[in-house]
Amino acid sequence: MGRKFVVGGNWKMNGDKNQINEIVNNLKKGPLDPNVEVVIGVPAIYLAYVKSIVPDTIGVAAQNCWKVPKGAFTGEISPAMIKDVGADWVILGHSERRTIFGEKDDLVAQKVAHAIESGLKVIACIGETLDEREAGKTEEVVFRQTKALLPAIGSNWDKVVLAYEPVWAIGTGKSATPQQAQDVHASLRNWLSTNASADVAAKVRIQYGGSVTGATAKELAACPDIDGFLVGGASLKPEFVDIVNATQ
Ligand SMILES: O=C[C@H](O)COP(=O)(O)O
Repeated sequence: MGRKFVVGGNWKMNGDKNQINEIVNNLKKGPLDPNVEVVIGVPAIYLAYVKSIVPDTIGVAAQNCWKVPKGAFTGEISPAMIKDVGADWVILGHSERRTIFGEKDDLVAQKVAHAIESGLKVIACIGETLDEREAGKTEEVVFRQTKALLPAIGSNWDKVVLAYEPVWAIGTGKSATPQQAQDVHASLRNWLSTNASADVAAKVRIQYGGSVTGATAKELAACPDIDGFLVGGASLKPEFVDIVNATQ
């Protein structure tokens, strides 16, 4: 069975109720390809609001969470809280969390483990910086970041989507070429067949993220190892519908 295409919209720290209403109305109007899974990553404060207005066919994700259920962690939210307001997903390990907030591989892994054990599905992000790519270290970095996740995911790969997001392509307007993205996705899948299992490698969905637009999505989506997108800026715009429908 083929891997179901999955497109995430990561709104990051954008949107107010007016803009959210516009985005959701646009998604409702679609039409969205029913064969594509759609998940929107919403600022925590709007999770409950978005859940109350979005059709159940669209998944709702938090953009981060903490690694335990509750306690003295001022400013944090837990997977239990995310579930309590009706959301089913969380984005973890985004490069902005890693670079701006200093999240290391082991913390990301702890968050992934706790999110899964709490019943959330996880979009786990990995990707190299420009310096790392230019130093020929893309695979080394992506494999290291993924390796840290292996014990956290265990046998729960069906709850996880990997998002390959080269940091140099995020918010820069400079997407990876389809070949660059395909090459990393293929070598990651190959690495997973050795380090997880052939079954995991065949089944896990790997999204590409980094300056995806309505104009670039079709060519990227045609690559055999690209199973969806994690979209930042364009997920706030009407063209997100075109990105969802990129395989049509
Ligand atoms: O999570 C999404 C990525 O950071 C991509 O953002 P972008 O589409 O604005 O480049």
